[in-house]
Amino acid sequence: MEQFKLFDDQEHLLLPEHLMEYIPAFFNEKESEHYLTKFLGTVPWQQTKVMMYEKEVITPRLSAWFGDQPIRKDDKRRPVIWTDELWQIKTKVEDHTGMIFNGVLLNYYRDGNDSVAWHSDKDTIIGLQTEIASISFGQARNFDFRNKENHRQQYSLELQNGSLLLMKGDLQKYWEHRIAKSSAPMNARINLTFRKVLH
Ligand SMILES: O=C(O)CCC(=O)C(=O)O
Ligand SMILES: [Fe+2]
Repeated sequence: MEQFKLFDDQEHLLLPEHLMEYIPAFFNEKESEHYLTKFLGTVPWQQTKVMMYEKEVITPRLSAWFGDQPIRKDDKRRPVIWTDELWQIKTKVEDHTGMIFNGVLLNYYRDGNDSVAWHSDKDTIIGLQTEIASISFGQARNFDFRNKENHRQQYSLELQNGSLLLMKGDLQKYWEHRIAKSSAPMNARINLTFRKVLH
């Protein structure tokens, strides 16, 4: 298993390019502010329930799914069709990456109490690698990732306003990620993960 080295001797950010690519100002401040305000005000945010150790728990964040089909085969909710803003962002991400996406999961972290626990994103097509493009607007939050077999091998990357993080190759197979709660005061942050769903 290779070791991630996040910074070189001059403190330049280094990521293994076949697994992760990070672009800090994919959107400029004006664009980012525009999208943050728009999504805060118009997205049909929901707090969902998940089963954890046979108990139903409420996710500590709000979310919404937009796309051509439901997020999961057994999800009865109708997918919400693309808005102009989400389509613009999807097009820009696709042009930059050469990837094609058919859905986007939006997460809204209202403050430092909102979080997402350790997990990896599931393959949508068995045997194929999961490629995900993640866009962040608003409050910068730490994105932690750890090796599934050795939890002490852990790294953290601050996802800045307007940034793009591409997660590629075997990243989801060998690594988990999370957004931890923070005791420092935190403003609103919205994250968009563009995905390809095939049922
Ligand atoms: O908010 C983030 O940056 C990550 C969200 C995430 O991991 C997910 O939706 O699967
Ligand atoms: Fe994730």
